[in-house]
Parts: sequence; structure tokens; C-alpha cells
Amino acid sequence: MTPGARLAAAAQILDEVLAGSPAERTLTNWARGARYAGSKDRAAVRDLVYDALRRRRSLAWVGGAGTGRGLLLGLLRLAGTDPASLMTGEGHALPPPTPEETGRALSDAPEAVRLDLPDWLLPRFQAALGDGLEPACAALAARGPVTLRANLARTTRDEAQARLLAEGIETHPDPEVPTALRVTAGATRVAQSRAYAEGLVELQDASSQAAVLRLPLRDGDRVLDHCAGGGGKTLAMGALKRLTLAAHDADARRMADLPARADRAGLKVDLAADPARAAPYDLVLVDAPCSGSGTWRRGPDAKWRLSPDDLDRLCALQDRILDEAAPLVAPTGHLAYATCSILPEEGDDRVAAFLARHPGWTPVDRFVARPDDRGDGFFQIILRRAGPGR
Ligand SMILES: C[S@@+](CC[C@H](N)C(=O)[O-])C[C@H]1O[C@@H](n2cnc3c(N)ncnc32)[C@H](O)[C@@H]1O
Repeated sequence: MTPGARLAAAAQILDEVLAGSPAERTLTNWARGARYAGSKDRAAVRDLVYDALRRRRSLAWVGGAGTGRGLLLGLLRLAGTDPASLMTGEGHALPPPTPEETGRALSDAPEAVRLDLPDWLLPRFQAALGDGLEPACAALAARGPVTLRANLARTTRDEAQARLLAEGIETHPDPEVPTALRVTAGATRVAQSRAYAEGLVELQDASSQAAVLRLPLRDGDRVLDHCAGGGGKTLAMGALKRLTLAAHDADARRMADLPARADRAGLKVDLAADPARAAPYDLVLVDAPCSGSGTWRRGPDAKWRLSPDDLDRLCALQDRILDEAAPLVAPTGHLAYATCSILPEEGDDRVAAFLARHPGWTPVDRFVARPDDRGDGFFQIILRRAGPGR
């Protein structure tokens, strides 16, 4: 495909996403129908779509319209590329820009537009981030890093790094998270690499790894990952200590890949349909469903879809899951609550509400990460039952 044809494909996909179709599914459907598109074309179109969605408001401003075409006009202008050089109207390329499609200067845009936030979220982000508002929004508007976790149950980080390098995957050790390797070249090879197949590394964001490293885990502990999903945190915990691991998810289908991933990592994980049956646990981790606001660069359509009502519903669900999980903790055990959100409504506010309902608990550790070039935004609090603990 020519660069102009890729742009035209991205414009069409973006129009479908803007009309409400989920980005990932729309891209997959397009790729299925576009037999002429090679893997490089698919990757380039995908990058265009995601780059445009992350900066949807600012690009619409600069591009002059909130359509797929408008966003791409904005993207080209902000990259210093003359849109007329790619929108030529020839072959499969989009028609050339018209005199009406001039757009406006980003410096004249309101703050929420410049920061690529929905209006209703701006005051919440301001309150939550203070001076960190602009860098966090810039991070959410850019591509996120690809980070691996060295599986310390199988290897050291140095060894994992060397094995990856031998397969053409270059990484950089995170200076603060001792398990994390940021991929600097060859990211598309990871899933097919032997290092990955042999369970030496897993894909996991550095902030999420940092949070798991703070959990109070001891050899022999009984641990429940109460919202396990694909099991990223279950596996990260299992790599650190010899644990009896149980994983639960209200939607068991989300754990479908967990047995294979556990096998690869050399771990045994019990998939618990009813986690109360094996209670109590020394640690229950609630990695709750949330807005994902700390990870919006990875699924940017969610940033534009979230409504205040959605956020209220998520907060109510987070409260309910915490109430379900707390009785599963042993008298001397811990309850950890985590979200990949930077909104206080889903973090400290939920903890305060929990403590008001359950005065028998006390926080012992709090971890907050903002999205940056090292990792995603994340929140975690570790609670222990008040009174003599461990
Ligand atoms: C943030 S995701 C978990 C991600 C996962 N821990 C990981 O690290 O890959 C939240 C999960 O909570 C699950 N969930 C939603 N409601 C739940 C409930 N009431 N009890 C348990 N899990 C629930 C969702 O199905 C979803 O898979």
C-alpha cells in the first residue's frame, strides 16, 4: 500500500470508530477484508488509527473536523507533513485538502482540547494531578512503552535480557523496578521468541510490576487474585515466592489463557469459581475493573467513551468487590486494592469509603504511579486488619 492508501484506510476505520465501533475490532475486521495489506501496512494503519484516537480533540482542532479525515489532517500538520503530499486524490489516496479544511492553531485551543481530555474530566484531572497534569496528559497522548517482566522463578533479569538480545530483541533494564525490561527494539518479535515461549519473560507494564513487588508475600502464603483476568498479576506474584495461588474472575472466560500462561511460567494456579470455598487467604488482591484512565494510551477510545455515569457505576462496583473480598482474608492477612486509574474517585476515595464501612482495617502501604515514558498510571493500597497483624 502507498502511504496515501494507508492514510485512506485509516480514515475509513477512524470514521467507524468515531461512530461507536470498538477500535480493536474495527481494525481486525478491516485487516480480514484487506488481503492486499501486508503486515507492515497493517501495522502502519494501526499506528495511524491509534495515534489519531489518542489525540482526537487536539487533532480535530488542528485538522478542522472531528472526522477520520479531519483527525489525520491534524496528525499530518502537527508532524510537519504537508497533507497535500499524501492526500493527492490519485490511486487509493484521499482527495486533496480543500481551502475550507484549514483548521486552527493549537495554541488557540481551550485547555481540555490541548490536553486531549473530555471537558468533564479536566477538573478531575487537575485536582488529581496538580503540576503533573500536562506531563500525564502528554504521556496518555503518546504511544506507551512495551515492557517485559523477567520471570525470576526461571531466570535473572540479566539472563533474560541476554536471551532476548540473542533473538534480536533489545531491552533496557528499568532503573527502579528490578524485574522490568523496557523493549527498545524488536518489540514485534517478542510473542514469537523462545525466551517468551520458555516463560523467561511476560508482557507486563512497569507500574504494574512495581505494585506487585510491594505486596506482602511470604513463601507458603495462600493468595487469591480476586479479579484475575488474564492473570498478569497472578503470575507476577507466583514468580516472587512459593505460593498457593488461586485466581478468580466474575467472567471466567477472561481467565481462558491463564492455564497456558501458568504452564509456561512453571506455576500452578487454581482457577476458583467460588473463592470463598478455599478461604481464608493470607493475601487477597483486588485488581478492580476501572476506567483504565492510567492506561488510556493503550486503548484510547475508552478515554472518549467514559461518561460520569460510567464512572459512578465503576465506583459502585469497586465498592461491592471490596466488600466481597474482605471477608476472604485471614485474621492476620492483607487485602490489596489496585486499579490502573489515576482518578481519585477510583483510588483514595474508594479506600476511604471502604474504611468507613469496615473500621477494622488499616492501610499499611500506598503506591501511586502517573503515566510517563516508563510506565502506566496505577494505584494500589495494601490494607491489614487492625489489631495485632504480622
Ligand atoms: C483490571 S481487570 C484485571 C486484570 C488482571 N488482574 C491482570 O493483571 O491482567 C479486572 C477484572 O475484574 C473482573 N471482574 C469484574 N467484576 C468482578 C467481580 N465482581 N468479582 C471478580 N472479578 C470481577 C473483570 O472481568 C476483569 O477481568
